[in-house]
Amino acid sequence: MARQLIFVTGNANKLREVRQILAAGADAATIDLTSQALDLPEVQGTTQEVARYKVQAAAKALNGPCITEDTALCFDALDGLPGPYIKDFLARIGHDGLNKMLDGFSNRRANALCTFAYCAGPTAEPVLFEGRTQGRIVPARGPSNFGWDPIFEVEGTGKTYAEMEAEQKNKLSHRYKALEALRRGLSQL
Ligand SMILES: O=c1nc[nH]c2c1ncn2[C@H]1C[C@H](O)[C@@H](COP(=O)(O)OP(=O)(O)OP(=O)(O)O)O1
Ligand SMILES: [Mg+2]
Repeated sequence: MARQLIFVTGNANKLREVRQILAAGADAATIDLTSQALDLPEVQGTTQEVARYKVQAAAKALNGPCITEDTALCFDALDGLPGPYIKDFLARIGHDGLNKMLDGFSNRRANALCTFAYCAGPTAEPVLFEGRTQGRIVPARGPSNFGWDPIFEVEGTGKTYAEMEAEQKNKLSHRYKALEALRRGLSQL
């Protein structure tokens, strides 16, 4: 019995190639492919777009007010990338890979960007609060406790986030600055 599968895509080229590949392979008789063109949400864009979408989805799910937080790591030499995609980059290529990405450039500057988003409810407009800390990407130094902390050296400190006591990081970090903005902002809403 052929296995019936629905391929959900809005891309006719993809669908054609998938059909071609299946037809050429040993699976030709075992997979019965149908297609459905649905436009699925695939959030890709600026940090603001990512944050807005995420908090709105959360507010809909909770049916009430909530906040979310998104952290991006933006390389100057790459015009802000990996930015909001840092999580995947880190998971796949790690500290070394992130360093290697910049080896072809003379500029290793980067900034950590934290975006808190507040949404009052399922139909409310999100409000965003950002905090940014400047630094540069260096070979890992310090304990690997949190994400890319070991490879982000904070401007003016000579230390990576990982080399700092929590107290020091939490006084100058992107997250600290964004939270301050959130605190100030919420008190005026
Ligand atoms: O201060 C930080 N120092 C080092 N690494 C950090 C920091 N803050 C976030 N990170 C990492 C976690 C994740 O690999 C990516 C952000 O992705 P991001 O989507 O914001 O976080 P997440 O998915 O882990 O949590 P959430 O459920 O709130 O989306 O950068
Ligand atoms: Mg996330």
